[in-house]
Amino acid sequence: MADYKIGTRSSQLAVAQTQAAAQLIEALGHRVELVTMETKGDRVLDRALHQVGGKGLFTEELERALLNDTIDLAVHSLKDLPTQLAPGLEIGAYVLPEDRRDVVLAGMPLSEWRPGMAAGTSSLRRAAFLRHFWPEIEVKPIRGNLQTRAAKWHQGQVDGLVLAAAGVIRMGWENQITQYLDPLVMVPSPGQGILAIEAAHHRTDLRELLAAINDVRSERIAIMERAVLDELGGGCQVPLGAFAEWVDVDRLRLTAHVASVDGGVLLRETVESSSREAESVGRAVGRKLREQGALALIQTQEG
Ligand SMILES: NCc1[nH]cc(CCC(=O)O)c1CC(=O)O
Repeated sequence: MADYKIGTRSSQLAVAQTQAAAQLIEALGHRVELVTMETKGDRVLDRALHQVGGKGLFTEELERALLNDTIDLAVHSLKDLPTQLAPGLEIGAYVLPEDRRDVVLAGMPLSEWRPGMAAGTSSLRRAAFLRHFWPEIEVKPIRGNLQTRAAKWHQGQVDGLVLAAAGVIRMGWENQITQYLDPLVMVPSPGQGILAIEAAHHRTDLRELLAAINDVRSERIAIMERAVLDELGGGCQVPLGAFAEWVDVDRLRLTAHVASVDGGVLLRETVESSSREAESVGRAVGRKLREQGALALIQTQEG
């Protein structure tokens, strides 16, 4: 009998991530069992992610299982979690930060692409930032798990892919990475590269375990980046990049970009602060982006 049941999406990436998180718990002397579940985000593959819509597209089934104690913990890519979790749930630990940048998988770096070459991405944020910074490159929306996207590239449907380094590395595909994009230009998604362990609020028996594996420095970063997102509506389908990095033992620098989907407009904010103020400073940046018109940009995209 396992001590803890850990829920995960069934994709290869999700399972790899969950196994890595499970090892942290096993290292403390506990036995764990993985429970795989398919989510709506995995099933609906014929529409772009922002069209499938709804918060928690990749998380709903797991959250229900947490609430009724079918599983004890669920592991998610933090960036797939909305800022407002379903009632009764919380992020108990932030773990295993991986490279937080976006990467290009292609024959050559973006600067060498010829006009009209096509980059495949499933992310509204990547599409908008690509259009802004590399307007001569064509952006093709593509869906599916990482294997499916890689297959579409290998079949020549696109000339390359733009993905999260973290996912590519966790799949063991590091040797396919052509280029790491500058996170101050192609600003990553809030929480990208960090894993979140979600638990039900009523499971006070798990608090000690979660505190023991929590990575406090990742937690600070996550709180700051997600505060920006929360001020802008909180969903995962906002063309927002928010990236916090340590610039001193207790200081964080936050960079945030919001773009229109056509790439025509790009709003930017950068700020440095004590890590203790991560949340309030993140919120202030979110409000500044709103004052610059971020919500109008975001709303145009839904039509
Ligand atoms: N939206 C899918 C998703 N969710 C998390 C990752 C990568 C891993 C991470 O960011 O932690 C990916 C793939 C991608 O964006 O390329």
